[in-house]
Amino acid sequence: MPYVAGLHAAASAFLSAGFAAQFTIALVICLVILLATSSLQEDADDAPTSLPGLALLHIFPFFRRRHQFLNWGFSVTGQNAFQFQLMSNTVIVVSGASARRAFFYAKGFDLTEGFKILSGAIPMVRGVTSGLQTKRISTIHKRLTAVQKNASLSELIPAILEDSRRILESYSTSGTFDPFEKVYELLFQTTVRSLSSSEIADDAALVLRLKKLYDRLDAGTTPASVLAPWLPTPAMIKKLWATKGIYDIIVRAIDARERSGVPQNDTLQMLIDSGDDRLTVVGFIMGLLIAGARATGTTASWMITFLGGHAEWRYKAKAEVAALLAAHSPLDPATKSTSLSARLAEIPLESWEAETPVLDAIIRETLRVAQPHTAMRRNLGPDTYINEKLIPTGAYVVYPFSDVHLDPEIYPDPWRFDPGRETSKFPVDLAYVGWGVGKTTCLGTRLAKVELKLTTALFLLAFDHTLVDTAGAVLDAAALPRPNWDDIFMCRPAPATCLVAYRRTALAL
Ligand code: HEM
Repeated sequence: MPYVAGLHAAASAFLSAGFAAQFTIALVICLVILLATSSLQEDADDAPTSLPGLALLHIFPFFRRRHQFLNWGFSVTGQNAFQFQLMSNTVIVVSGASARRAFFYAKGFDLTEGFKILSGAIPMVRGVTSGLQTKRISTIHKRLTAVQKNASLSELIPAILEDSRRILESYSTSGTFDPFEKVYELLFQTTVRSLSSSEIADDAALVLRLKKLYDRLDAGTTPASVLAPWLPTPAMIKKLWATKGIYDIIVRAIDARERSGVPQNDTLQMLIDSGDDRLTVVGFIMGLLIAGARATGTTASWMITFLGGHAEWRYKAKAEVAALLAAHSPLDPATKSTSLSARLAEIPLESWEAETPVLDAIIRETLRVAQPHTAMRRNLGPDTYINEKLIPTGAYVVYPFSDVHLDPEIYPDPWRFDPGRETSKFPVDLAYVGWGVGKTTCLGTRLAKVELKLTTALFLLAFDHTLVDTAGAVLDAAALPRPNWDDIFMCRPAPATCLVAYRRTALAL
């Protein structure tokens, strides 16, 4: 009889709970029944094969072990398209060259809608970063283009280098650090500088607080908080508080600027001067800051990691930057005192963009091996077919970048970091998608590349570095940790599996 007693206890606990708790429990039970039974439905002939097992069991791995889960889906179905349920949403996963082209060029596939339900990776404030009208999104994109015009981007170069100098100056003359903490922090600062206001960027404590709030937001991104944001789970409440904290910081910066009436030479000023409404300005900073900082921070962390373990490429990159310096800012033999950051700032934007093939190859290869992106779309219609399988209107479609970037047929020994790989002879359509494709190509590419090149260049010339394990043993290329594609934010290996061991060079920062 213990079951009956247990049921009794549960029933009386349910009845004595308040309405909100009863409602939530009832809703959860309904969802469980719905999800448990949805996997029992038969697939139509032209529908992608459904994953076996209870739909409920697919939710957690999709959010927490995505790379393994998607690989398992392809292997267990033996198909190049399969589907599963996330709550009441049908998600179809596709693979292969023709699917890739169809996915990126389908007219009805919408990135914003797909991202909203499947990702949860940016703070959601209705009307500010979510539920935006097309007009507001296109205004935000237009302003992002303005930030990257030649004149604006050129003006950002000394500011980014000065931020980097200040942060790197705070390091000891030698020591170790976790690149996924310290390099990420550096890129967070340069992204705040590039996309928000000088008042925020100049206040190191405020930048740190902002970063912590975004970290808290990531921690609050759980399957429940993404799929059922109306459920008052602890994660959801955490996420809500973090979002409010970020929102307040940005609104305070706008208020202060408007009240002071003193214009500054920064992105916030450009947004205000463009006459955009407040929600657009907040949406621009709030959404792009994290999208930009996360992607550049992850990439820079991995670049420094890979270069630490690959001496050949580290020397090539150092030599490339040294040659640029020699050409654009030779040391005055009389004084020899100009700082590295000041000299790097004299290299014009065009040279950073057109005369750094080694850095370009390193960025490209880093994105191939260590960018765990899964592209997400919603089909807004009409119904369409990929790999001869129906993608109905309303369905969500995802394309994992690992499908192409880790394909051994295209990139032999795919986990090997090799910026010197032959890239011109691939017989495969869209063999590289690191910056996106077609109408959804990354709109922050120019800024991202400049940030990556400046921070890496300064670090490489100001420090000699290698990688070590926690016992201090040097890790060579073969011993480097493998990017963890299940970590959808940072591709970060297990904590402290490798550290950067560094020593300051004789050159002044
Ligand atoms: C290393 C850094 C970066 C990488 C690797 C990267 C990569 C990408 C990729 C692959 C996409 C397409 C996503 C898809 O098809 O699902 C994308 C889109 C986008 N990126 Fe980036 N990105 C980076 C930095 C940035 C920065 C710094 C910004 C803004 C300041 C930015 C803004 C955007 C925007 C707005 C889109 C959406 C474009 C659209 O809606 O059509 N990105 N990015």
